[in-house]
Amino acid sequence: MTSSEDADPGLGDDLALEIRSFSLSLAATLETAGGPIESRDGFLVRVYDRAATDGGGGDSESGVPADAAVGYGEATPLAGWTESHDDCEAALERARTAIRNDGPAAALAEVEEQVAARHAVSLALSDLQASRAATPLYRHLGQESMIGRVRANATIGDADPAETARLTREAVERGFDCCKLKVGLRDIEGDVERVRSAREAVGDGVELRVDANEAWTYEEAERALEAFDDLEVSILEQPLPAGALEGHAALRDVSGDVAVALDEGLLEHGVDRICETGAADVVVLKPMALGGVDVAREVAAWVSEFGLTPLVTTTIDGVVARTGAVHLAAAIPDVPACGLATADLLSEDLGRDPVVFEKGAALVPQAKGIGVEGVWPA
Ligand SMILES: O=C(O)CCC(=O)c1ccccc1C(=O)O
Ligand SMILES: [Mg+2]
Repeated sequence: MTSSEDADPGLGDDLALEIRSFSLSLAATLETAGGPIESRDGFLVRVYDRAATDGGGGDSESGVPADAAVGYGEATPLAGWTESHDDCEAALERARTAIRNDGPAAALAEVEEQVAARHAVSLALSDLQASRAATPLYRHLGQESMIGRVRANATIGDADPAETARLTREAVERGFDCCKLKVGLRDIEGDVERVRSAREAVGDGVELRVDANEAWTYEEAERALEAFDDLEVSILEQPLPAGALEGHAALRDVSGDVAVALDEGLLEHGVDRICETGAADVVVLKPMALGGVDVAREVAAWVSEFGLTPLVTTTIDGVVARTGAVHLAAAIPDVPACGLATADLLSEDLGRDPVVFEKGAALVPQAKGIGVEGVWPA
């Protein structure tokens, strides 16, 4: 959705891009109706000006001097949401060659069709530009005000009603006032029971959302909505398969006060079709699945113009992509609570997390660029 000419020529034409693979395991398997998520395997990239390296033009082995500006990016493909791990790696290799020979616009052109790879390259270039301008990434993405915090939801996988209630209560004790429960792995009555347990555990001051990841038929979704409306669920995300635009549009007429959100549906149909058919109140933006925080920022502006509400979530990513998503959310005016509190779902990370959560909100890093450090061990 973004043309390659968007790469600022001011980046210079003597850039190098390096790639490192990583594997991060989850602390516990996240059970979703789209399948379990057990580990996140991907690629960290960094870009820097070769002229600033020892010997000028020295390649990947030479290292980068401490005072040279560096941009970091992350490609963490996820089956069903992005290109495969192998296709991502091949695309990043092409970008590495292209950036050296033909510059940043050529590198972006090489990853145009591979969303996770494009996410990494565009994030690294944006981080480099923002760092050189000594501005935090969210301002580089167009936010003119200082934004200190963005609200986040806690993410809770499928579990029995008692465990769901316990996890929800625990999230609220940690400060969250919005929890998103994964549903769609058991029958409707079972999920309603889980949401009721969560509601009873935390009272009515806490926002509860549910995400069915395409699990239901229209009739099941209608039945669920009636109960969820009574339980004051705020958002039902992707109840029907991604293809079912008319179905989602029809559900909006029977959803009471529950907003209908599309996630997988956005990737399948794009903004225009969703708006034309009135298929959603809310659109979920995953920068990793959309091809980058720059693309996601444009999609956010576009859906807002149609009166829909954009919100941001990670795909359970490492610290580089996750913090990129925090900056994206900070760049979107009046964004509701976002799916950014996913660090604790991982048992390990790429480096120190610069994002602190306070009272259910992510404190937005105010350092230059993304604000991540120490992710590239020597
Ligand atoms: O939104 C959140 O709370 C976290 C992100 C999340 O749920 C998710 C994570 C990986 C893959 C898909 C999804 C999803 O929103 O469907
Ligand atoms: Mg979702």
